[in-house]
Amino acid sequence: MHFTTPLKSNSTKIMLIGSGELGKEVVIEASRLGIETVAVDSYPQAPAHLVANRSYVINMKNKEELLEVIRLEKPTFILPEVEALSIEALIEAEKEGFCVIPNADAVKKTMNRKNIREFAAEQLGLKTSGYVFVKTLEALQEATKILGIPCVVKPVMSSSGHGQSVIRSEADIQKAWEIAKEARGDASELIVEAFVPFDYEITLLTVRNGKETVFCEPIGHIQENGDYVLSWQPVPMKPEVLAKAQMMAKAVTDGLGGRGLFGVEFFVKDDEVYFSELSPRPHDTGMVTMITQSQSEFALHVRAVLGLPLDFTFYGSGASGAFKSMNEEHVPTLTIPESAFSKNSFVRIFGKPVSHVGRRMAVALVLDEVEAAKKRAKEIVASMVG
Ligand SMILES: Nc1ncnc2c1ncn2[C@@H]1O[C@H](COP(=O)(O)OP(=O)(O)OP(=O)(O)O)[C@@H](O)[C@H]1O
Ligand SMILES: NCC(=O)N[C@@H]1O[C@H](COP(=O)([O-])[O-])[C@@H](O)[C@H]1O
Ligand SMILES: [Mg+2]
Repeated sequence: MHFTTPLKSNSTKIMLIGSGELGKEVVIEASRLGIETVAVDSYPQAPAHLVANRSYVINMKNKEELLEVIRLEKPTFILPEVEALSIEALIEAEKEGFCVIPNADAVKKTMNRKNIREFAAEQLGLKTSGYVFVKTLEALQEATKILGIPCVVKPVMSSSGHGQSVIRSEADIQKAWEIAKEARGDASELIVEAFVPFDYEITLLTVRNGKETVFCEPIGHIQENGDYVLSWQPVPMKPEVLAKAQMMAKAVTDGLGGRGLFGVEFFVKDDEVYFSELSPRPHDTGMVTMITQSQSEFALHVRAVLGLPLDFTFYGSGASGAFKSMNEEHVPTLTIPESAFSKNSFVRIFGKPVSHVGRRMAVALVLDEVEAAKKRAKEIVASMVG
């Protein structure tokens, strides 16, 4: 395999569509292999902009704007990093011969909950929660009767819990409708899911390099308001339950095709495994791999894109805690006790240019026995101010 140097006529070039904290780590890992990096987002000084060779600020949902930067830069690989982008631009780029990771159709399927749910449940026959799609308040009311209460309402296009809520009594139906409508993304249609009273939920990082499929140790996580706050690895699972999850992850990623790392989300109740959703790219809960694995999920994503071997060492159990801002600041400052930087812990600061209440600004990482690591990650996050 030949490796090139950035900024040369023959450079291998990766373009990130979306440049948040996850893209920043992908850019760093790509740079380590001599790849030229271009970071695109809708606002300036996004985390990946800070480390890429070049950066662009465009409306990523605008087909022409997105196609223009693609045609201008002619990247070897296009890596979508967010869901809020023009899928038409990616489809067109693929037609023009560009390589979209994992492929434009997989991005299209996964960016819309309706597409991926129908694909997984109806085409592949994977077990999922019950679900109904609705477009009106009346249909939502009807859906609660079909699925029962509690149930979960989400815009078909949204992430990180935006627009998502749980209907716990009939009185919540109207509120859930309004929360979903106010969310970003395409809230014209909602998915209503039967509430799965799971024992635990996992992200199974699944990596395809065109030759083999490799799984990372399962990642456990806790979500608050649909957004992750704590993740840890590994989750002790019965071998047959883990095997079932791996089989389902293989089926859905084989179905989507292409190369790259996928974050496949499951709920586990007793010995039953429910497919929930997946990201065709590194997953926020997978940030824990920055401390637990010799090759993080970001490094594995880049290796998979290039078709390189996917071998790595699992150093041992660990945890990650998301730090969310407490303020609205144009000059964000984080106060972190020095004790957070120890022989088995550290904090990665994303460098977002503006803080908002609840915006994820940093992640605390701890390598230790799972329970100790979770406790310490929570302590570090609780000790941070900003
Ligand atoms: N049907 C369900 N039953 C029980 N809990 C659910 C259900 N759907 C979602 N949840 C809870 O809400 C969380 C977020 O849901 P989901 O993963 O669908 O949303 P998301 O906005 O795409 O999140 P992200 O982008 O962070 O992955 C889940 O991880 C789970 O904790
Ligand atoms: N669950 C998806 C996820 O974690 N995505 C990550 O968050 C960024 C957006 O952050 P912002 O909303 O703070 O700009 C995205 O760019 C991506 O890195
Ligand atoms: Mg999710």
